Amino acid sequence: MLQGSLFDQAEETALGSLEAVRRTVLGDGAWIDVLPGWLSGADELYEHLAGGVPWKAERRQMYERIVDVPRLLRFYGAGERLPHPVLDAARDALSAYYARELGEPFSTAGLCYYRDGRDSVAWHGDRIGRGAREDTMVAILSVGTPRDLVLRPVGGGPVVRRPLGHGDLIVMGGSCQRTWEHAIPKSARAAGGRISVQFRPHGVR
Ligand SMILES: O=C(O)CCC(=O)C(=O)O
Ligand SMILES: [Fe+2]
Repeated sequence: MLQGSLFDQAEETALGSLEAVRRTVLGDGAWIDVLPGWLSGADELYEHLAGGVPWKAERRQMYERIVDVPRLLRFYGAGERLPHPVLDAARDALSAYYARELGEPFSTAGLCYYRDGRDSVAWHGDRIGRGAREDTMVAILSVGTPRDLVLRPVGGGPVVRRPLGHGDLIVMGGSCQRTWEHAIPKSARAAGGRISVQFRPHGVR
């Protein structure tokens, strides 16, 4: 009974308007757009993804050793059904909002599951694909325990830090993937898990 009534009161999972995004120009042709609380009722999405996505643990060669990648992953290619309908809605809303500036839709979704503060992603740009040569955008919806996304210019410079909370959106745009690097540092404070959903255009990885 109690659980039922609590569940009935839970906020509906819904996206707000993208008109409220605020842009910060980083320099060297790179920028970030941030919209805290884009998704409301994010608990339901977090629980659904944490329990329902067939997460993969990967291992990578690091110099002479094979090490665990410190997060769980799942990639959804163009045309693949996303694991929650609100993610299709998010991708489509981003594609519509950025259509003129981006010139193509967001088509893939990469999901990362940071199980706790020990999980992380090291400094990198998303440069496996076209992001190495072309301006593009990577839009990230974050749910779960807040974690910082940090950015720094390639070759060094001041670090820009953006805390990403439950339901927050950040979009990295312009030359950000090739002239800047980003990371999710380990955190002694983060007790719970975080899931990020990265929307990218076709061919950007
Ligand atoms: O989890 C995030 O917000 C960032 C993940 C990321 O940078 C990546 O997968 O390329
Ligand atoms: Fe990245």
